[in-house]
Order: sequence, then structure tokens, then C-alpha cells
Amino acid sequence: MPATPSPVVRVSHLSKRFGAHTVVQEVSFELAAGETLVLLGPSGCGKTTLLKMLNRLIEPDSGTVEINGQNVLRQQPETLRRGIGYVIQQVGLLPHYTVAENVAVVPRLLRHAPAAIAARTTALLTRLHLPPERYANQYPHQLSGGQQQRVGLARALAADPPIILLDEPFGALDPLTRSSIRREFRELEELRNKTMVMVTHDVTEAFELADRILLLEAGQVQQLGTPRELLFQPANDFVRRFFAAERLALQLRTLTLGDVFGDIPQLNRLDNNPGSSDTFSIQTTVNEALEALTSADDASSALPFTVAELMAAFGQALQREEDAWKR
Ligand SMILES: Nc1ncnc2c1ncn2[C@@H]1O[C@H](COP(=O)(O)OP(=O)(O)OP(=O)(O)O)[C@@H](O)[C@H]1O
Repeated sequence: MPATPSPVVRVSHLSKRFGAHTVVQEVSFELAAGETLVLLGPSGCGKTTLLKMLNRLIEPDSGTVEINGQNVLRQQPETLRRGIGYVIQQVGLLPHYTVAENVAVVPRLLRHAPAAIAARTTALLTRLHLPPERYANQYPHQLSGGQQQRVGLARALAADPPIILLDEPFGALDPLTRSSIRREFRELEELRNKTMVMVTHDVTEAFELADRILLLEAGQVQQLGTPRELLFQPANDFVRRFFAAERLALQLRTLTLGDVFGDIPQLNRLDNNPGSSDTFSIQTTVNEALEALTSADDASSALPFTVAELMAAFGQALQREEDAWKR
């Protein structure tokens, strides 16, 4: 059997107290390369404190953090942080530096060659929908909140760190901008192979971006698992209640056409049809298919079922999930 690759991040029994208040309690998890873990939970549950212990912005009282098998306490915090991208809600761009200069901060510290830095900056700004000829020489105050957030992301990616920590990266944006940046973020080639830990208190965001979710309450792990596990196999009443208000929306986003219709021939045809394979597949979520079927354009003509058929199949799939869990 091939050896299991060792985790990129390993957190063991991590705890932190502020005065008499235990903010993070005995938290453990491991992250494989390329995995996205979302830290989710109510305000004040310890998400940010946990995140900041990964790059030593906060030192733990007990427990260990290992990155690539090395205890972070044995590394210089500055060296450690240069190898880990960090994106925060407040963005923290340097106001008297241009966009390009802000993006280049870490590569300059790392003494990358100027030509390489310029090429990387241009590529990243282009990829993040900030055409460099227009934005490279602008200052942060000349940008919208969404654009500043993109520059913050470009800066975190500039030195190509394998690990990225994100603390409410879209928190300051209005809901529409937020959801469109989130879509871009999901599709960004630069992020495909990164190992990421992201803090949010937005349940939809967590479900859209996470491979696994770590749900915290009062510093304690309530459940660690895939979005689907948290939704369909809640570990306790807290987990169940946490998702109750948005349960239907999350179920629609979690179950796919493959889940609800099984392996039916029409769906296989979808996969094999070059005209539609980019748009719909058995991995398309019920939510995406529903949006297409109810939209004004004719994207839905590629779908071999109606809204009513989709909803009926969705209802049956939910029942199957619940029955499987009861067994
Ligand atoms: N430096 C500090 N000194 C004392 N208490 C702190 C400090 N930092 C955080 N806390 C407390 O620790 C608890 C957890 O804070 P933390 O910021 O980690 O929570 P959070 O889950 O990220 O919250 P939010 O979603 O509101 O940002 C809170 O009760 C907070 O008041």
C-alpha cells in the first residue's frame, strides 16, 4: 500500500486562555496538501485565535502546531510567516504604496529578482481582474472595497506560499460583491493546490469553499468533517441547530445531480456532450441546476428534466440520506 502523505499542517491539543477565559480548548486536526479547512462558529468562539496560532501571531498555552512536520515554535516567527500567506478582512494595504508595490512586499523581502517580481505582479493582477495597465500604479484609496480585497489576495499569493490563512477575507464586502468574489476565488488557478485555512461565520461561504469544516463553540470542536457530513450526520444538537435556519439552502448546494438522479443515461450524455459538458455534469449542484432552469436565458435547454422532476428527485435523495443515517 502506498504510504499516506504526511499532513502539511498538524495541530495537536492546542489550547489558549486569556485570563480566566479558555478561548481555544484542546483542538486537534490535520490538513493534507491542497485541502481547504474552514473554521466556522458563532462570534467569539475562538476562530481567529486558533488561526493566529498557526502562524504564531498568537502563542498557544499548550499543544503543538507542526507545518510540514516542523514544530512552528522552533522557527523564527518572521521566517515562518513569509512562507504562509495571510489575508485579513481589514486588508491592511500600505496606503502610500501603489498596488504593484503592495503586491511585491513579500517577494522583495525574500529578495526575488526584480524582473521576476514584476512578471508575477502583472500575472496576478490580471488573474484577479485588476488589469495592471490600469491599476498597478493606483493607490489603495482609489480602489473599491472589493478591489482592495483582491489586492490583499494578490499580495498573499505573490511569493507563492504553499499555505494560506484567511480571516474573514470577504467580510467587509456587500453580499453581491461577496458572492461574486467568492466565485472567482473558487475558480482561481493560483489557489488550486494551496493548503488553506479560512475563518468565517458565514455558513453559505463555508459550504461553498470548504473541503472540510471545523465547527467550534466556546473554543471546543463540535464537529470536524465535510460539509455533507455536518449537514446529514450532525455530531450533536449544537451542530444540528447551527445549520437549522439554512438547512434547505445548504442541502440544495450540497447534493449534486449525480446524487439525486443516480447514474441515469441522460446525465451521462450531459457529461459527454461537448456543448454542455462545461456547464452541467453529474457534479452540478441541485442549486445550480435550479438556477439554470428558472433563469430567463436558455442555459437550461441542456438539462433533460424539469423543475418538478428535479424537486421530486431531490426530495427522494434527501429521504435516502436520512434513511442511510438512521441505519
Ligand atoms: N488579546 C485578547 N485578550 C483577551 N481576550 C481576547 C483576546 N483576543 C481574543 N479574546 C477573546 O477570546 C474570545 C475568542 O476571540 P476570537 O477573536 O478568537 O473569536 P472569533 O470566533 O474569531 O470571533 P469573531 O467571529 O467575532 O471574530 C473572545 O471572547 C475574545 O473576546
